[in-house]
Amino acid sequence: MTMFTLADLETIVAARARSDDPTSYTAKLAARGLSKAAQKLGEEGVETVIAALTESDAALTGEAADLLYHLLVVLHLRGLPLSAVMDELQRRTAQTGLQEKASRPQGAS
Ligand SMILES: N=c1c2ncn([C@@H]3O[C@H](COP(=O)(O)OP(=O)(O)OP(=O)(O)O)[C@@H](O)[C@H]3O)c2ncn1[C@@H]1O[C@H](COP(=O)(O)O)[C@@H](O)[C@H]1O
Repeated sequence: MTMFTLADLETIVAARARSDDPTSYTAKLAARGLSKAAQKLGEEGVETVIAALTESDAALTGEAADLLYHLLVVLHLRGLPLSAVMDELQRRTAQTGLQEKASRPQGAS
């Protein structure tokens, strides 16, 4: 079985976002715009935190999947490819997380 990747889901999200399919949640969300998609991303983030702290592994798996899907929708609506995020993550592997944090401009989160 081939491994399903976030890049595969990114391709699906892009195709569904530009479809006019009335059965597509992605198309519906994309039509509501970046603000709504970003709001949904925030909600899924909160739901993932709650699941991590209080819910089952199955519930956390579901919330984490919702979170990653909504992140891909937001990246798509911003026109930012997942590969840019992966490149940034790969760049960071050259140093530890604390070294990376120290190298950030003052005030950056
Ligand atoms: N991975 C997902 C995925 N994860 C979560 N969701 C949807 O995200 C929504 C989140 O649920 P909520 O209750 O928070 O939101 P809601 O009440 O439905 O929506 P709002 O009114 O709040 O905006 C649900 O409708 C989920 O179905 C997803 N919808 C689609 N995908 C993928 O995208 C593909 C294309 O989907 P469609 O665009 O629907 O064809 C699917 O085959 C999947 O691979």
